[in-house]
Amino acid sequence: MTDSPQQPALAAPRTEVYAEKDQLVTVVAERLLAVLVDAARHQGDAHAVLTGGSAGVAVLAKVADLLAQPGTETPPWHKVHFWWGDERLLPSDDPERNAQQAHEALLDVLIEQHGLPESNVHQMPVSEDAADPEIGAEIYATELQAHAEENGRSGLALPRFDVLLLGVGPDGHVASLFPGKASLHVTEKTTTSEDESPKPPLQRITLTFPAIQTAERVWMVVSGADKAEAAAKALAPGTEVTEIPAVEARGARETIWHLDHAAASKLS
Ligand SMILES: O=C1O[C@H](COP(=O)(O)O)[C@@H](O)[C@H](O)[C@H]1O
Repeated sequence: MTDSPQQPALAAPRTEVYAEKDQLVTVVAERLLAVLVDAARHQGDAHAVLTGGSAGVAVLAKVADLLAQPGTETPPWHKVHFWWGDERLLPSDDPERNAQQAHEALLDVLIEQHGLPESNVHQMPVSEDAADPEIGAEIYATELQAHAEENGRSGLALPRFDVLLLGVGPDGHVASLFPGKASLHVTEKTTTSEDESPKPPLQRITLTFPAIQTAERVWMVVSGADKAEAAAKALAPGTEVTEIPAVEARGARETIWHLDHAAASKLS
């Protein structure tokens, strides 16, 4: 019998608890800038995966605030690429799209005032471009493949994700990977689709867990008492992914749960 190749272990989660959401968001925004600066300097380019959701969009708005402050060190924006962990399949002008919210919070400023090329903003498809979410997932997989580099860990065709942000829903979902869904178990692909999301809208596109787990750093941003039970279960030993998908959100080098007091209130 031949041994199967050993995959290097993923980073165990570490928790950091902040008194208020604003503190959490400020720390993550500062760290995000620092990672982008470092990756652009040492790797030649930088790749960040964005999340939708309240805390994730607040981080982007905070980055915009930091840019307006004198002395903030910033990356050469033409070397930075933005990707998404998931998207709600909606018309391009729908304000509920994760990408639309990211544009309003930060990306429009980066494009208009800081030289971020629009071609570095890799949005997931909109409903005008994808008749259904599976087609959208395939289109995005092709876009990821076009920027892929050798990925010894997974063999998946992906860019090197320097940092990947994730919000967590009160039901424990991350990206558009929801409890009990078949998408939780997709292993051969970088992207997949959801047709019956328990949270509106029904149709979504998402990275798979094997794709998420290639990221160097996975940073959870979790705020509010409605997330406390999901966070506690995700960080407790033995919780199944089918119950709380966030248990599988781990990075290759670093997994940090940034929580405010309310979200951390049920941690043991
Ligand atoms: O629908 C989504 O929800 C999650 C969590 O959002 P939150 O507002 O409860 O923090 C988000 O991470 C995901 O990207 C989004 O599509």
